[in-house]
Amino acid sequence: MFEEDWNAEIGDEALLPSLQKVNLLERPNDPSPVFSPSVDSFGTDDFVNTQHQSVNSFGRGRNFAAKGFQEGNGEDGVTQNRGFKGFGQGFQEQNSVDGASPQNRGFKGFRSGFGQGFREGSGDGAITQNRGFKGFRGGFQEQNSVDGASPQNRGFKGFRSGFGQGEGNGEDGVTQNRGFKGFGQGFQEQNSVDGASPQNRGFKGFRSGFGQGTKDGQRGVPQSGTLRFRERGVLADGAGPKVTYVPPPPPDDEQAIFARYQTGMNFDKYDENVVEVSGLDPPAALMSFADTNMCHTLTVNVAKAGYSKPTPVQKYSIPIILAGRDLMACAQTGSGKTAAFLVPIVAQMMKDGVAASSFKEQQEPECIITAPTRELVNQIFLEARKFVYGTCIRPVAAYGGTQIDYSIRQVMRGCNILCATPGRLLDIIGRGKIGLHNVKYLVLDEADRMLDMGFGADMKKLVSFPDMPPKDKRQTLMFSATFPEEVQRLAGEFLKTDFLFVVVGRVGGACSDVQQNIIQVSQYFKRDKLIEILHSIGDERTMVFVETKKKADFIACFLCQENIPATSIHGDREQREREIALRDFRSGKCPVLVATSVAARGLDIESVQHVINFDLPSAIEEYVHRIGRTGRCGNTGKAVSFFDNSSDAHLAQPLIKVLSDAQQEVPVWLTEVAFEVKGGQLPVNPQKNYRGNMNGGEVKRECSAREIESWD
Ligand SMILES: Nc1ncnc2c1ncn2[C@@H]1O[C@H](COP(=O)(O)OP(=O)(O)OP(=O)(O)O)[C@@H](O)[C@H]1O
Repeated sequence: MFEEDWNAEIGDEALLPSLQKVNLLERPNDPSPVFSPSVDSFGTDDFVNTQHQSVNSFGRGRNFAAKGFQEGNGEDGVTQNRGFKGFGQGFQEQNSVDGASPQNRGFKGFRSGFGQGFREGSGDGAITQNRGFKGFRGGFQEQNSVDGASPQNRGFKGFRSGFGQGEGNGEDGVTQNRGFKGFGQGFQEQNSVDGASPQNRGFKGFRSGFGQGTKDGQRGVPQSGTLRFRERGVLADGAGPKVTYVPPPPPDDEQAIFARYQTGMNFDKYDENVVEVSGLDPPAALMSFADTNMCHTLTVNVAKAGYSKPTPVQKYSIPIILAGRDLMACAQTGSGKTAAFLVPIVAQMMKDGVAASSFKEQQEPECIITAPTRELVNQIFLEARKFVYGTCIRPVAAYGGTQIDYSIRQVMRGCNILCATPGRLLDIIGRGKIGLHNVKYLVLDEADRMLDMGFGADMKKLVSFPDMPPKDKRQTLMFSATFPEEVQRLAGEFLKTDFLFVVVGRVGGACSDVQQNIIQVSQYFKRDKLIEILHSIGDERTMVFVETKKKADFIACFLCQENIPATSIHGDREQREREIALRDFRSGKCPVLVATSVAARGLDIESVQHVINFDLPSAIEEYVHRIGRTGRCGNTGKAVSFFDNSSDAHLAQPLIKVLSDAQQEVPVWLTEVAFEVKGGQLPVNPQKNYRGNMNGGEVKRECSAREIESWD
């Protein structure tokens, strides 16, 4: 199931108590704060004020027609809702069908809006709907338009959810929303289908953007949302739009390459962690980077990166990797695991006299590093650039959401270290652009995630390629802050039998530099609480985690309406938009980033002082990673989590363990909830994806397809 169920995940009722807050009418001349611009041009002015004229009713709940205000003109006796003109506020649901074809044939369309919407259209042909669409809309909207007379659109499920306004002109008899010109403030999701164009048959795609923009002629414009399926073989026929995004090249002056942030006052405290190494004959830990005997260039690069002394995970992992051993390493978030594998790999490659790779159709990298998210892959690549600076080693990043040809071009120019998301990696290998027989190092960052249901199959596929050296001929290295036992067992399949297991602190322990606070907030009051907290925080950088992609956009919009500049990142945003969102968050332009779990792991962003779990995640491991976006590299941070008894009771016990392991205060009510769950008095939410023993403290996640599809 790739599609989110709005009702199930947010619940319309849950949002209603403070709906009035989102009423733009109350602030007619006050445009909301600007979201990160995601479309090419801007245009807020005209409609921001005009839209208010149109809103004259308030509808709560679904079936807007009943509760809001709706007007429709059917001109040929067979059409319903064509020429729809409506003013709405609240949830809206709409089916539009061309009366020439049986009503609702295979079509379920709805439009749900939060906020205000004004939409006007005139349909005058036999096959077109929403032609001449001119609308101003605000809120969350989902819309399906189907041309009943044109069979190629059957099965189309498209939606557009926008916070903002759109204006469009449809000019011919076969196009829906063509020529759409929208000025949006907020985000928009949209599918435009050209009924005459067969390539959109069965297409399910969407585009979500935050920002303001103008779009003209959506026809033929690539949209996001499907490439990952193609990459992962779901849409094997290549259906879906082509991704054309080419990320801007990162700055390559020395200062930019070595840009870093300061270690915090607790950096030296890392040394107080107990380190356990399991396995036979582990080499001795090193005390300083100088102990590694690495080449001069690398020594200089490590110093330029600002690394004056190794962290515990580096002290233990570096000699193990240099000794050629396989490794599984578990250390708390933000404690330098990336350099723990990059430094020894680069050191060893230099020692082995790795040859500069030149332009070739097929590259044969010595090292493959794979990680679950695009942003993390890019981050690892940027970190690798530091350590290889001034050497002939060439790292390359390849990840989904960008043009495949671009990735291939990067690879063909030379590739010693390939950092890639699993889907893109398999794609490039499948196209014969990467040969594996030279692979000496295979690194799985966020290894527990890479081996679980989400990516496990891809990893198995990777190591099964005939030219991939078998495990005794390569070094396999796995790193994460969490390693559930089950995944540890799986990892064994990829590692040599004499692998070493380094644990800094406790397996799956939260970073002790993060002050954790769990508060009881029911679904109905979460938004008020969020506003209260964000107002008290001021403009300190804050990540707000929510459960679903739609909710991420919704909450970001809501915050902007409340004059708190926010942006969002999740798997349904185009890669370009994801990168802009991160850039705006990093720069402080949008001090609040609302995210799904796609941003939970690995991201190393300076000065994130707060993490708010608006929704708690399904699994405790994800909680540990999420709160680890703050309190990094010896800096301190704060995490607040909203605990809703009705949905989070199953987490009470593992949360208590994480809190007490990190010497954090455990609220009395949380122990009571855990007790009630154990005694069977409090039911656990069956909608959450769990397996394992709820009472025994070990809760393991079964990764839903919905989560998987959004990452790579
Ligand atoms: N020895 C060091 N000295 C100073 N800074 C370091 C050192 N090692 C790593 N860092 C910095 O610490 C920050 C966190 O490192 P990194 O992202 O590798 O953490 P991590 O353990 O992989 O975290 P996560 O579990 O969240 O992925 C980075 O900004 C990195 O540059």
